[in-house]
Amino acid sequence: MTALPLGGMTPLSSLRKYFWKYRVRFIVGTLFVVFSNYFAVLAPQITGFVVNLVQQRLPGARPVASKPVHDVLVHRFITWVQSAQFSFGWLIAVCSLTILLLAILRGIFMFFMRQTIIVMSRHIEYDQKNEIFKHYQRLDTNFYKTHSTGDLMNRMTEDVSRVRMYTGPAIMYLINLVTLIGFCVMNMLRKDVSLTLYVLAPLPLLAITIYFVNSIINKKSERIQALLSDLTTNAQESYSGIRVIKSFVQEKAMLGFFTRNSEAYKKNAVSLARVEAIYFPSMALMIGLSTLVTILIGGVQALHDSSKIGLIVEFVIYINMLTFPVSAIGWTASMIQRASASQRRINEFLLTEPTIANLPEAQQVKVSGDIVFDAVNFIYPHTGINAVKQFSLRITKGEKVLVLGRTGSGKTTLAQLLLRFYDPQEGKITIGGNDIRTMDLKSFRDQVSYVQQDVFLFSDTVRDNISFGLASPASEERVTEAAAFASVHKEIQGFAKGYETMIGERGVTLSGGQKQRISIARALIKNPEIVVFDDCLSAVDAKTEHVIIGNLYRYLHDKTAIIITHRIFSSFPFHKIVVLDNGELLEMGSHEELMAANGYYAELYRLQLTEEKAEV
Ligand SMILES: Nc1ncnc2c1ncn2[C@@H]1O[C@H](COP(=O)(O)OP(=O)(O)OP(=O)(O)O)[C@@H](O)[C@H]1O
Repeated sequence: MTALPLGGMTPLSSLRKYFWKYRVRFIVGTLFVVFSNYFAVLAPQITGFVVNLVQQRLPGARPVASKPVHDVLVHRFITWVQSAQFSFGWLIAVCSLTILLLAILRGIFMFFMRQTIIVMSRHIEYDQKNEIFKHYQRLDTNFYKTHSTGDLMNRMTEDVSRVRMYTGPAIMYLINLVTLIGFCVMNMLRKDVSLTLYVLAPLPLLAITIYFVNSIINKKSERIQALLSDLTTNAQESYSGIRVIKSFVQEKAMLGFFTRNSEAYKKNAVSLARVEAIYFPSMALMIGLSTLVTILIGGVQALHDSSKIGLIVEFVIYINMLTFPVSAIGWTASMIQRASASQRRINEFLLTEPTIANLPEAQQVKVSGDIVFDAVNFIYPHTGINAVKQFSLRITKGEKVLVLGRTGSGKTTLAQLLLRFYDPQEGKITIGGNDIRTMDLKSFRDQVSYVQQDVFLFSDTVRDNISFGLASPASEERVTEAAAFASVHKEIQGFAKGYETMIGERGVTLSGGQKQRISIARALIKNPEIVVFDDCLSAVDAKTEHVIIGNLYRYLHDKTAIIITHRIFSSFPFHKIVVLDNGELLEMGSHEELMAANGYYAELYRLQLTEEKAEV
């Protein structure tokens, strides 16, 4: 497994391809943000103008000392209303309606801003999930052995949604806060530089405070998330293992365990609530401080220049408008940090290349049944266990080979090497003279069937489980034929819904032997050249096994088959019997040859015979 270096890029830069893909949405969304904020900052100027008008009409009003500067649009509007000779009442009404109109315009643009940017983030999320899932499918067995399922799931769900918080809300708020702060500050500076500086002074403090509080909240939330995940795993295990718990009378112990986990969760949640409780009051304090400064300094100025009264009102509105964007600075920064950490984890996976992959010169070859293991040596990379040692074996097309050996002797490993779940470090495996590493992986695996030791069936119908490996839907006859060869057809017919019966958590509970035989049918329907059965009859009794093997033998007449087992099927003529011990070839030959050699096989055979007699 090779994880490529990230080459100095920041993790989030791997999202560039998505931003490029959705560039139109992104640019249009940004324009909507700009428009929405532009209209937002026009309203306070009109309010300021109206306040000044009212102030002028108050008894004892002092003349205006300076003319406030306005935005081009506002300036035009003011010139228009002043020249239109409205009565005072009408003037106020027109101004109010204009403010309402501006709010509506802002709202419309905000709606479009969400429609473009948030929708873009959902598209990116969808693409990213597909990209990760597609990559997961390429990765090899060793990868799955070294990563837990929970970890893989987390990257698909938790990490992707954190990245979405960046591509959607965080970017939207970032653009929003930059433009809104830009417009507000520009307007404020245009009107009164020194007042602006006084008013804005507490705001950076607010941003920093919120950033820190946010980091604490995030850390605590993460801890809570982890505890919650522990709690769920705990509960889930208790439900699935309920029979074990009950039979060992461990209900109390499990309850104690759950209560302790639950207690830790509660403690952290309470402490988070405490931090969150400080959040809003501290924000209100800072805003209050800014407003106070505005009124104080603006008030002193207004004593000399009455046009400043409108200005104070305008500034107070700006400060309130700035509250949200400034507090969003801290929030956005911590969102970006979290997204970056999540994207780094996702990248680690995406940049992991499978070690079992097609060579550039890989060819689609028709698999013949001639298999040669040539001095194969294999060590499990992550544990260092040497499971197969200098193993050589020649199997001719059509041969049926029995592989025996104590538990842990390397039988499964041998089958997995043949299927190319792993590649041997030394030696090679050839089929029809071609090294399997030079064959196209997909076409190779399509022609070889492997019935695994630990059966896995999907939560689907019996029919779909059997025809799982086929590219197109299988005909009724094909499915029933495969089931009949696997000696499970009659039992399936006995189910209320026959082949349409659902298997899995919400379906019928199959016996171990039924599951094994359905998985055999799944392997046979592919009509492969080579079939490997890995201890797949362990859950049936000796008599049933006899019948099954008889049926299988008829199916296998022209195929090459490797049958891994703990038990000797003495009534069937195997061309070769291979005995493994500690990864090495211990004995090999026909039944007669091995009986004559009087070794492990002969001993096992005699033992089994005595057992069978005792059973009868
Ligand atoms: N995925 C794995 N990673 C690391 N070591 C493994 C792995 N699978 C098996 N081994 C080790 O390799 C050795 C051979 O195991 P293998 O499963 O091939 O034996 P087996 O003969 O099939 O045993 P059994 O009859 O119990 O299925 C054992 O020592 C086992 O612990």
